[in-house]
Order: sequence, then C-alpha cells, then structure tokens
Amino acid sequence: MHFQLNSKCYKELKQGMYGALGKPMEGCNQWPHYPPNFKELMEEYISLCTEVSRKIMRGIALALGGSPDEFEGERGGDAFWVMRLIGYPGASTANGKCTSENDIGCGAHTDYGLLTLVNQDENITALQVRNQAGEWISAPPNPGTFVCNIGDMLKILSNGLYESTLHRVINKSQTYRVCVAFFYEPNYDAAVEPLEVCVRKRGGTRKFEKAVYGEHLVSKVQTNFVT
Ligand SMILES: O=C(O)CCC(=O)C(=O)O
Ligand SMILES: [Fe+2]
Repeated sequence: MHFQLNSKCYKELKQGMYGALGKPMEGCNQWPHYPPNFKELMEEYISLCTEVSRKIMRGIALALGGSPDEFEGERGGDAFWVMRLIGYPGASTANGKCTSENDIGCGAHTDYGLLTLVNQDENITALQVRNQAGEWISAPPNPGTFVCNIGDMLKILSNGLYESTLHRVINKSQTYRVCVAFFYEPNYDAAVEPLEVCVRKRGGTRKFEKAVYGEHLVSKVQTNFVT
C-alpha cells in the first residue's frame, strides 16, 4: 500500500533577505522524523545536484559562445533550488482503461528555472517530452543518468536558442512510480534577460523581456500548484 507522495523543499531564504519579493517563499522546510537520516541524506543529494548543475551550466555557457562564468555572480552565483519527490500510483486497469490522468500523471508544462535533473524510477517509462515537430516522445529512464530539462529562465538567457522543454508524465504501468526532480534555478532575485552573446547570435534581436526569477516562481507556484 502506498500513499500519494508529493513533497517539495526549497532552498531556505534568510528572513528579509529579498524583502517583499522573498516573503511568499520564506519559512523552514518540514522534514519528516522518519526515516531519521532523511534530512541529512536529502541535503547531501541536493548539494551534489547543485554541484553537477553548476558544471553543466558552465558547459552550456561555453556552448552558447559565452564565458564559463556567464551563469555565476548575480545570475546564478547563489542559485536557488527546488527539490521535489513525486509518487505516481500505477494505472488501474480494472475497467480496461487508465483512470483519470491527473491521478497517474502530471499535465504538460515547462519547468521554471535553468535546468532540471530528473531522477526516474528504473523500468517505468512515463515521462514524455514534446519534440520540435510537436510529437510527444518518451524519455525512458536510463540507469545511472538524469533526464535534463531546460527551464524558462534558460530560454530567456539564451535568447530562445534553447527552448524550455514541454513535458508531461503518464504512468500507464501497473507499478507505483517515484521520481526525484531537482530544479536548479537562478539567484532568487536575479533579473534574467538574454545574454549579449545570444542577442548577437540572433542578429541583435532581443526575443524576451527581462524577468525577475522570484516573481516568475511565485506567480507559477500561486497559479499552478500541481506542476
Ligand atoms: O515525474 C517526472 O518524471 C517529471 C516531473 C516533473 O516534470 C516536475 O516535477 O516538474
Ligand atoms: Fe517538470
């Protein structure tokens, strides 16, 4: 018997650090008492994910033609993060059909930040991404690897050279699926706008307006709690 698992934790913001912008996200994470080493384990995992994400971002900065430090400093030197543990019950085939998609999946969306490292249960293919032709294709779990989604902030920073990945989850298997997703984000108060190098690559056109990451996050969390 499984309960529906859906818990999130956030990088804890120091009270008052970001003024009114930070208020909606202030507060402490609530850790369970059992298993007793859960908090410690998660904190270690988060720290390792942060490190690897930072390295991937350095690679992406180079790939975009910028300096490796493009996503450091005021953009990502104090990167915000979100960690999410999600359980998807297996599909009931009692009537030969899947039950409501909401119970077994997650609707189509893009992630909000820079990168997501998706750690999926092995042997269950449920995550789908939409390709450029508009088709949904599976992103099956590969043991020892993460699926890495590009988020809305990286779309803006890259001036649209990278698209944020539209994805969804449909668990059609009989088995309960667990996913651990780590969201690597810009600094909470980062003013995110296209990098100069990416503007030049698009003939001087700025495809996106400036967005403050914390505002984007708060508006998403408040309007769409499910994603
Ligand atoms: O369960 C998954 O594979 C992905 C979950 C997801 O897209 C999300 O939490 O934003
Ligand atoms: Fe997602």
